[in-house]
Amino acid sequence: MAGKIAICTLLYSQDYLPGALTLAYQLQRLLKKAVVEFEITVCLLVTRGLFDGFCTQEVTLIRSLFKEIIIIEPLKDQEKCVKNNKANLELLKRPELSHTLLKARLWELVQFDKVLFLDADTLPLDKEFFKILQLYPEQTRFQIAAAPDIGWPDMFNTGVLLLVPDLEMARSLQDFLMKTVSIDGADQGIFNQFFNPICNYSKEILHKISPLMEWIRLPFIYNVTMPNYGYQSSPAIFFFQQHIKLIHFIGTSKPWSHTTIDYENGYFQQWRSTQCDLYNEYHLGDHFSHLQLGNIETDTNFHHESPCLRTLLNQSTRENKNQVNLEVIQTKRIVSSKKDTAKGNLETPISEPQSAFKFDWETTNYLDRVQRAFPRSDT
Ligand SMILES: O=c1ccn([C@@H]2O[C@H](COP(=O)(O)OP(=O)(O)O[C@H]3O[C@H](CO)[C@@H](O)[C@H](O)[C@H]3O)[C@@H](O)[C@H]2O)c(=O)[nH]1
Ligand SMILES: [Mn+2]
Repeated sequence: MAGKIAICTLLYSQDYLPGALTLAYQLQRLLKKAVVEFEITVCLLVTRGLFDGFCTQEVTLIRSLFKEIIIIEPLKDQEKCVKNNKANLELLKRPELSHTLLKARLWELVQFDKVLFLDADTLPLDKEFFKILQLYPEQTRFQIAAAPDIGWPDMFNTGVLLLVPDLEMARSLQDFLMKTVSIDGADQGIFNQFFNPICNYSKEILHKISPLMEWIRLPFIYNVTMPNYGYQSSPAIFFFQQHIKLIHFIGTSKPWSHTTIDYENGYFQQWRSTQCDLYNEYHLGDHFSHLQLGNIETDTNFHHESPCLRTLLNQSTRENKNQVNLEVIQTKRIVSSKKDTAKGNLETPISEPQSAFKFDWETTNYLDRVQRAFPRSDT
């Protein structure tokens, strides 16, 4: 059983900082409530250039939310690799994701027994989330634990990953990604090509490293991606709602971005309210409410620039402790939840289970069943 665990996120551009900070804040908050048998370190993997550009206040805030800041250097021949992947990344229409390949550095964190990686756009919902750490006590360095991707469920999503750090694996993976074009031009494609036999029909590559290479499955409730097209409104969301442990805001519309149009999505609101708590607790000023949270209801006046943390921190003084105006948000929520009911919208998280079914998650051996459905294919 792993003792020292790192919970890490990645940051290589300023615009994802609100995501990383809110995630760290939520993790700290939940860790205080959870009884965890492991020694957990919440870490930020950040590129040197970005970190050097942060002002003192930003660094102070980051330091108070993350226990460890790990500065990462580019991978060997990274730019060449990004160039090779360019065409596939264009298919995804997300050029900004080219540097997600840096997640390959996670296997270098050998000071930890296990690493739980979370994208900066994820939000664990409650302390039950940490049960993820108990799912695979015998996980080997050849295995990666991840949930199926909603866009192609035979592949895994790389926003939530459990892995065992190992320098040899880090080197093999980094060599592999220099030599291979990624399916999506980014980390998700290449990690699947490396670990997931379905992406390597010849098995040649996998077997060269080890026949034990394997994707092991995390239940979807540990990485419920949003938006998820038709799935979101299906009866499954009713059935599983009370078990969802983490929401992952995939795509270009992040809860902190000013292009977000999904104001009525309860999970987006939950993210915003978590960010709001962070700003209140750290006295980051009431400017935030105007910049980020105003006009949740109507999108017409919402085209402010996303708030610059630097400005907010500069404006924030100890005297200026006005609480962010939560009332506005709450009123809006009531209005929108009334609307949701009228529309039969199932997306707003609710405290009471709505499902007519009773699903005994704890005593149902879900993982066993999944593993039986997807047996290891090392023949
Ligand atoms: O400009 C950027 C972009 C990304 N990131 C970091 O990289 C992660 C991945 O980017 P994200 O926007 O979250 O990607 P997704 O929309 O979630 O897209 C999918 O595809 C990506 C590329 O394969 C994978 O990294 C994701 O896990 C997968 O969910 C972010 O969360 C951040 O931690 C940055 O720091 N700056
Ligand atoms: Mn993501």
